[in-house]
Amino acid sequence: MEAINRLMTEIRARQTTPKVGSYTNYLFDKGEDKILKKIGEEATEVVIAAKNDDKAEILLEVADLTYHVLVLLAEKNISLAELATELESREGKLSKTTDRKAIDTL
Ligand SMILES: N=c1c2ncn([C@@H]3O[C@H](COP(=O)(O)OP(=O)(O)OP(=O)(O)O)[C@@H](O)[C@H]3O)c2ncn1[C@@H]1O[C@H](COP(=O)(O)O)[C@@H](O)[C@H]1O
Repeated sequence: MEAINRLMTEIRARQTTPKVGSYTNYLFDKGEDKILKKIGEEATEVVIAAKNDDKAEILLEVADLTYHVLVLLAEKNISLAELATELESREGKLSKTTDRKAIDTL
């Protein structure tokens, strides 16, 4: 998704060129524990939104979670290209997992 690429580019830019009032810089300044805490909070909010069956709330909370996960990737110096490589390495393997589950239920 192009929007995710643009957001990641903006997050990486905050690392090299901090901006006054930037929430991303606030997170980087606070450090890893703060970023991890936010991911935990946002993940919980995704769960609550899903249990409420509220599509608008789910989208909002997944967007918040996505942002915080991207900040973590940037903090750990992991690129979206590396994430894509990991996801692509799984392509084709999922069907095998499905087949295995089907066999397990026989
Ligand atoms: N996508 C996001 C984004 N999603 C969520 N958030 C922030 O995440 C915070 C989550 O809200 P909370 O109420 O849980 O947290 P809080 O009370 O504000 O702060 P905490 O002390 O709890 O951390 C809010 O302050 C949101 O603004 C984001 N902040 C920034 N971005 C994007 O990141 C880019 C860079 O933004 P800046 O770093 O702010 O310039 C821009 O494209 C922004 O749109």
